[in-house]
Amino acid sequence: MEPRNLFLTNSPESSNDCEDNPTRNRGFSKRGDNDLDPDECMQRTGGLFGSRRPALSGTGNGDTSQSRSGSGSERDSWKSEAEGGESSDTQGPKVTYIPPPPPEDEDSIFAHYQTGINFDKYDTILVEVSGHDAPPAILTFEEANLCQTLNNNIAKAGYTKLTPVQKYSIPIILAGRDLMACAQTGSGKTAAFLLPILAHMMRDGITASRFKELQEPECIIVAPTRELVNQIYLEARKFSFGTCVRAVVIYGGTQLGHSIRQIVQGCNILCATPGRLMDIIGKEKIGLKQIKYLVLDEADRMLDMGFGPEMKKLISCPGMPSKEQRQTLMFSATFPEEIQRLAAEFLKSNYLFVAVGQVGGACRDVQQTVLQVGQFSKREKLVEILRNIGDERTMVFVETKKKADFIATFLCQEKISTTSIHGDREQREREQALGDFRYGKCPVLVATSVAARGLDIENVQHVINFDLPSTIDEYVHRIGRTGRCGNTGRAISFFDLESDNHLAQPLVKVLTDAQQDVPAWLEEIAFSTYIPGFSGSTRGNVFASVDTRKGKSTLNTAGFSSSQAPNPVDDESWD
Ligand SMILES: Nc1ncnc2c1ncn2[C@@H]1O[C@H](COP(=O)(O)OP(=O)(O)OP(=O)(O)O)[C@@H](O)[C@H]1O
Repeated sequence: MEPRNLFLTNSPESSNDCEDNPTRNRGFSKRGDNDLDPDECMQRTGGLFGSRRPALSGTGNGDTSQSRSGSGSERDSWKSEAEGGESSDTQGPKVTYIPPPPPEDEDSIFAHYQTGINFDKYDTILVEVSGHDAPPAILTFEEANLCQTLNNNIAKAGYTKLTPVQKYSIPIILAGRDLMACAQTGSGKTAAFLLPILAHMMRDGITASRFKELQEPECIIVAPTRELVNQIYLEARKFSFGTCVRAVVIYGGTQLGHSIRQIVQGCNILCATPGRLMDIIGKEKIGLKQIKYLVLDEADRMLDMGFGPEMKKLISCPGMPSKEQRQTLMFSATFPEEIQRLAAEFLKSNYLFVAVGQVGGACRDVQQTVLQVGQFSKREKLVEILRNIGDERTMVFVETKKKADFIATFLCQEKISTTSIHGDREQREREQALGDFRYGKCPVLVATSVAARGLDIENVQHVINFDLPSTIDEYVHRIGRTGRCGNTGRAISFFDLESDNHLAQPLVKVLTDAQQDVPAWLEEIAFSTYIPGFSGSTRGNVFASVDTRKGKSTLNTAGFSSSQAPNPVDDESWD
């Protein structure tokens, strides 16, 4: 029986963790003279990026990008979409987009937003660590004994206190242990893995491997979307500032040669989406023998039917150290039980499991509202809500790429400055859209689930689920785009009785456990759609048990639970 240790993280004695349009997407069909393409809408607001926070690595120059390859149908298989235009042998026009480098001035590198009023409440969250011989949590950065440069960078980043996931993960990773960590959205999981990895590199005297023909990074970090791997790269660049460690980011939708040129200049930490990573490995542009750290961010997504096969290919690549010879780290805000089981193939058997709060629980700083809205009333309701919100930054999630463009058009016609991001848009357009949203040129971003995970954008005050997602885990990630790092936020979801009843039960549980009001009508649906055996401890439930090394659950023939297999309509060119 694994030891289970329950801790409060503030007590000193608590020791012991983005269609349907296969050709270049111009947004959507023109209708009447008021139709505005989100880009036009955005161009009306002029400009690219503001200055305060680092731009995405791409903001739209040098692009003669062609249409995306891939079938372009809404039900694209994530496989062909994900790899569209990735390797030289892929059908479809060559991708030539070269993202411009992010600003290199120190202010941009260290730009950050303030922690919120609830930051200190993190300390009241129960943390559970399971596994043998877990090292004790640390309460301060000083206790981590990091080198001076790292401590300087942490201070410049505005970090003064550790978040719970950092308190437990940093010492575990410093101790060389494999880790599966689950903590709510916006609670600092990125730094929780970057800082100890960098500390090890500094301790081991890593030299920048410049201009070697075959680069051999010490660390590979994978995540499900291009914008997210870029964000992780910017964090790695921030914390490694002033050191000889060189971080590099590569992802789909950009010129392959550009990725290669970035790598050959030296690469200690490689942040990558799976498709582009496997391309680069296949072209022998990197060697894997020196890999000491393999990090899966949004790990449950990386291991589901979408990316799971590619992750298995990665760890089977020639030269990749076995799980016994490398350190494997997995982070996410959700971790369904069967995914935990799939993860076991990547981790040493004595990995530690850290659960901050309830596995798969929503961030309590997000005020959640669920409204009963039929599909033909959604647009009117959306405009009503956005008019009330005014210019506060709002992410509107829809279920399909086609709908993302349609709703963005509609909102532009309503004179609501809107842009959109989804898998059928060119990477340049995606980065431009995200930039304009991030810097306030367009206060409304309509997105598919490609923007649901990980994105850390300042001042997103509202998330609107125009369409609810197909799984409760994606709901938790989507609403987690607001209410980050102790800041508060609001999420409003349109519940359609025709299509969302399957979510009623898990939704009631998420609301209840996050201490939110539960509408009586939703409770009635939840109980009328009772799933035999749903008790909060079987699959299809909301919260996995903390550590599934103890229980069993049924998997479908592909090794995934039916409720965990992603809805193909959701999946699009993520990488
Ligand atoms: N100790 C800290 N002090 C202050 N700010 C922090 C600290 N740790 C992280 N942050 C900031 O909090 C924000 C959220 O961090 P991060 O994106 O790593 O969260 P996350 O847990 O990975 O979220 P998600 O689950 O959505 O991916 C970032 O802006 C980050 O710079």
